[in-house]
Amino acid sequence: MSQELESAVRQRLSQIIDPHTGSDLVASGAVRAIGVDGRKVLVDIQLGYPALSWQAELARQVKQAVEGDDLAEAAAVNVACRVHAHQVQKDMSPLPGVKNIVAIASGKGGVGKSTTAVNLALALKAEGASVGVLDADVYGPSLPMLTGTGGKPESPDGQNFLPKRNHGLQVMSIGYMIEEDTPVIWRGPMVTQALMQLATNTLWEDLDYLVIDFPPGTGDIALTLAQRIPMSAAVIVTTPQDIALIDARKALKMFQKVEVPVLGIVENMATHVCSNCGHEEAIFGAGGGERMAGQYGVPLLGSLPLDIRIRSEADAGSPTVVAAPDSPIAARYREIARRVAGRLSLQARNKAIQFPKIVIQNS
Ligand SMILES: Nc1ncnc2c1ncn2[C@@H]1O[C@H](COP(=O)(O)OP(=O)(O)OP(=O)(O)O)[C@@H](O)[C@H]1O
Repeated sequence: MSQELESAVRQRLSQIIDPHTGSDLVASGAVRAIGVDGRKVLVDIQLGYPALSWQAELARQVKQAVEGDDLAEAAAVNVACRVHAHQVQKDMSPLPGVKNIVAIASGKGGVGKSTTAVNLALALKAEGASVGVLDADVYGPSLPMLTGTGGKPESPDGQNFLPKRNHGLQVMSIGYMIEEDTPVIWRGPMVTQALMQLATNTLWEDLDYLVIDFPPGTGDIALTLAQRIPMSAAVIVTTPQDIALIDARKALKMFQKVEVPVLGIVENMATHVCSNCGHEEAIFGAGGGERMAGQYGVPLLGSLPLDIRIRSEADAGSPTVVAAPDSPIAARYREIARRVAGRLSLQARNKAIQFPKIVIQNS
């Protein structure tokens, strides 16, 4: 009898789709245990990603599923979150102190990649993760301004650097090392060497995620970094404009070529909401991100409007997720962050499917 009840409960849990992983709770491995004692049921759920602002809602859904049609009594529903390391690029050793590295990239400059990267990092933090950000945009390092950090980083041993800290993030940027008004005129190999040093010689402390604000484009620097940093996954930021989408496709293909899984696309500046009359308009065209996502079989992780507050709060060193945590825009960033982390949590499971071993047989 108790086995029947257990499988009935399991069946119901397999009908709950987690919007962040895109998978049901049973298939994703989130259901760790179902305990049955008479009519009382205990359900233990473990998510592989941070979801502080969603845990209670999930527990409610699970309780409802267990108790529906008087099936059983949900005596306890535990929902816990634990981030695991999902290193997927082969033959590379992980960065010390870092579980997962996520590149935020765009094909084209100026689409809002840095703004998205820092807001997503803050959103992951708000959802309960330990997060760092690395500014690899060497020709236009904007993380010092966006995170309200500055000054030369300290070096305890003359070789490694301590990351700067603000808003609960650990931050490192090439911008700390160069004068603000000095243009960077290094050649490609020097840039990649400097960026590799910055990534490996920073004393990151127990990070669940290191978010990298990638250099724009698919040139030498971006490609070399994608091949040499032990990346877990990438997220592509684009505007819905045709010209940005063409370049975003190139970025997506570059990551696929070097076997870095692309978790999805974030559409930035999708619509503009007039601050006077509230009229919403798709000034860069409608539905471009969704079409591109469909074409390449990756999810659209979410879209953000063109909103003056996103710019002004970022410029003031206090991006929207911390400046206005209860705003609808901050909620969107948090939802996208949970989707990024949720999809990443399934990567290890899907790895075998994504990169099958090819055996060539001599006939
Ligand atoms: N959704 C948005 N609404 C309003 N302003 C935005 C939005 N996203 C970004 N911006 C603003 O657009 C400008 C460019 O953004 P950002 O620096 O993040 O782009 P980027 O793609 O990283 O550029 P680059 O590659 O040149 O570094 C900034 O002034 C930023 O504040």
